[in-house]
Order: sequence, then C-alpha cells, then structure tokens
Amino acid sequence: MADTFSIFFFLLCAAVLSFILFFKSSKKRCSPYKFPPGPKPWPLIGNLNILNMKFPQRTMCKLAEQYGPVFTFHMARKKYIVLTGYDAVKEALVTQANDFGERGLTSVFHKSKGKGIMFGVGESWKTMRRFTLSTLRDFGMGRSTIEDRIIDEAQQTLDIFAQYKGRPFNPTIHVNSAASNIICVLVFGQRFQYDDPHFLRLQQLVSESTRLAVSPMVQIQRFGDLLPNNLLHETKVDTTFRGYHIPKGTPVIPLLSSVLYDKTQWQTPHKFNPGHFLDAEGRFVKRDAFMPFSAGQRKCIGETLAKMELFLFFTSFLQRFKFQPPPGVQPQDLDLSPCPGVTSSPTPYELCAISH
Ligand code: HEM
Repeated sequence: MADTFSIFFFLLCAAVLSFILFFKSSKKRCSPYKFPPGPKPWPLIGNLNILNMKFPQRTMCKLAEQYGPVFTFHMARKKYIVLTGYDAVKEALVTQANDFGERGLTSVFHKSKGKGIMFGVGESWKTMRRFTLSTLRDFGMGRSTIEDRIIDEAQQTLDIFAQYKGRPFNPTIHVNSAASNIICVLVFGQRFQYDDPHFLRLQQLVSESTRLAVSPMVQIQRFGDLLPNNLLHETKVDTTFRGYHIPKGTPVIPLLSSVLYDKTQWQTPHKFNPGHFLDAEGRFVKRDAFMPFSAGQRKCIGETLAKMELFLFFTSFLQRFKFQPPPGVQPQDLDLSPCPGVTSSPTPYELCAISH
C-alpha cells in the first residue's frame, strides 16, 4: 500500500513538474519580448548567489566582460537590464531618453508612491522637476549670488579646521555640514551652526537611511533593493534596444561607474590623471564620458550647484591649508576604497590641516 502511494505521489509530482515546464516553455515561445543574455538564474534567488553584496558594481563589471555591455541579471525572480560602458549608457539614457527615463522604485522607496522628484514618476515627476529647477534657479542656483554664500560657508569650515591646530581629525561631518548649509541657505534662507543638535541629528538620520537603503539587512526583506552607483531606471514603454525587445516596466541599471572607468574612453581609467581633461596645449577639454551626474531626462538637477561648491570649497581649503596624513601614516598606506552605499563616500579617515 505504502509502495503504491509512493509511486502515485512520484507520478503526480512528475506530471505537475512537466506541466509547469511545458507551460513555461510555451509562454517563452509566445513571448514577444527578447531579453539580453545573462548568467543562468537559480530558482527563487536568481543570480544573487554571484552578487558582491557590498560592491554590486564589481560583479556587474565582471559580467559585462562575459556577456557584453547589455545583459540581464536576475535579482531573485525579477529581471534587471544592466547597461555598462559609455556607449550603451549614452544610447539608452540620451538617444532613447524617453524609453529609459522612468524611475525604478525599489521597495525601500515605494513609500514615496512615485511622488517628489528623485523617486517621482509620470506626469507628477515632470511637473515637480520643472518647478524645482526653475525655483532653485530663481533662488540663486547656478548664479553668482550663491557664490558668495558658498565662499562664506567655506570660511566657516576653515575656521573649524583651524581649531584642530594641525592635529589629526576626521573632516567628514564638517564638510557634510557645509554642503548641507548651502542647500538650506538656498531653500530656507538660513544656515545652521555646526554644533546645532537638530542639524547634527538630521544629518545623522540622512546618512543612516542612505546606508540602510543598501544594507544586506534591508535587502534580506526584499532582494531587489540594490542601487549600484546610480538610481534605478525603468523602461517607460515597450522598447527595442540593440536588437532586444524589452517590456515596459523593466528595471534598468545604467552603471555610471562602468562609464567613469571605461577603458575605451580613459587612457588610465584607474589612476587620478588630470591629463584626461587637458589637450596638448594644456587647455581644459570637456569629456562626454565624464558623467557622474548621469545623463538624459533624469540627470541630476543639482549639477551646477554641486560643481560650484566643489570648486569653491577645494580652492578655499587649499589656499589656507596644506593637508597631510596623520603622523606615521604614509600616503601610499591611505585606503582609497569607498564605503559601500548608495553614494561612494570614503572610508572613515583622519587628516591634518597645516596652515600655510
Ligand atoms: C557631487 C554631487 C552630486 C552628484 C555626483 C549627483 C549625482 C546624481 C545622480 C547620479 C543622479 C541620478 C540620475 C539618474 O537617475 O540617471 C542624481 C539625481 C538627482 N540629484 Fe544629484 N548629485 C549631486 C548633487 C546634487 C545636489 C547638490 C542636488 C540638489 C540641488 C541634487 C539633486 C538631485 C535630484 C533632485 C535628483 C533626481 C533627478 C530626477 O530623478 O529627475 N544632486 N544626482
């Protein structure tokens, strides 16, 4: 009796399995879509077994060597299209800007319900983006009026640096406070003191939520929550890209780090080399492959402000101080690898600011 039951149970399982496989393969044959190649997915986990959870972009760059610049990666059961290298990223975000211009919403950001700018979608995003850009410009973004405020803020930071009297310190919180104050001045018309407890708490909450957004703990809740070096995009409509037919609503990862390190675009991709931006006469050359602010419809709206801040902060800092590693640490011992996270911030470090 037990034997008959086992045989019956085995045959039933085999029949169900064959039905599922048949159903899946016929669905595949009927599907009008054709996804790019990619690593073979496992049931339930997809390709997560091969993903470097701390630095997903490293896995993606390796896979690009095997499958080419456009490939499919399964985060659990969901298919993601990964775009790597300058040509593929530019073609999708600029040439086919409308098709690839929707924001992909991971579960962490689902709470925003597609509202706002960064995680906004559809018509509401369009209106918000237009309104924010024109309002920030009216308030001074990209104009010389904001230059003076940035220089004032840099002076406040320099005064804090001077208080360490050349002793080693971690400048991160002070630099973050300075950058936060610029956007506060622009939007609220006022800055905060660097030791204001509310200001410090707010900054702590922002950096914690940024860190948590990509932490394995949050991803164990839902595996698809990875944002490697750019915000997630999504196809707005059914689209054809390089011979592949991709359905509307497919998450897309345009991997900016693969553009910034693209060996077809940069002579020495893994070296700090200002020569990348100079012509034979030593004049500045704009490079299209320099896209840390992304490209196309969802391109960062704060680019002009961020560039102005970077220039004015760095020049003010270097005019007043010489920066060097703490005593006993050699420049070659410095760890330049980034902290894992949505943004590539440096691993905690200390430096000494020595007055000129
Ligand atoms: C060095 C500094 C910065 C870098 C490297 C940076 C980079 C980026 C990147 C890569 C994106 C995603 C673009 C995409 O989805 O394709 C983005 C989006 C965005 N950034 Fe920035 N950003 C910086 C500073 C700022 C500042 C100062 C502001 C505010 C004024 C800002 C506001 C935004 C907004 C609102 C979006 C969303 C745009 C949209 O979805 O339409 N960013 N940024």
